[in-house]
Amino acid sequence: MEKSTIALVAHDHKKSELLEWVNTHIEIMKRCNIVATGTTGGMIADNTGLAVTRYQSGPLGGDQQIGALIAEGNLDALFFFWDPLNPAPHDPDVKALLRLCSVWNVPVACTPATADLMVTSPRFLSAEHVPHKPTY
Ligand SMILES: O=C(CO)COP(=O)(O)O
Repeated sequence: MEKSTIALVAHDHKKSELLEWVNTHIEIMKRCNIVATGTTGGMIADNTGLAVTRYQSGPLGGDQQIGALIAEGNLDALFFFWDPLNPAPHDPDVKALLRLCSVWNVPVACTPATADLMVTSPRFLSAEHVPHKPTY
């Protein structure tokens, strides 16, 4: 059984919230391949010991690299704690990443509440890679 690949991304004011969420679900996280944008990935690896594949930092193209995984059918879920109160210089990239989740029907959680629901769903707990197809 191929492990599912999940992406973890958080804007600066949301990083501690994501770290707390990851620690709450650490056993589930251990069963996934984890990818992340640069700074988020470093923070998670350093504070949890989880293995994380790190892409560029978001403003340098990391969101787009994760988008490319989606377009290749290689991402099973996105946990993206974006910041609704502070504008990001790379807002077009943020929107593009969220847009691709809709195009490809990839589950995406932007808050701990939704992320909790997602990781406790039976489909997620099977931790299996399910190839996605575009919805159009
Ligand atoms: O900006 C981000 C997502 O849009 C996240 O990037 P970092 O993980 O490098 O902070």
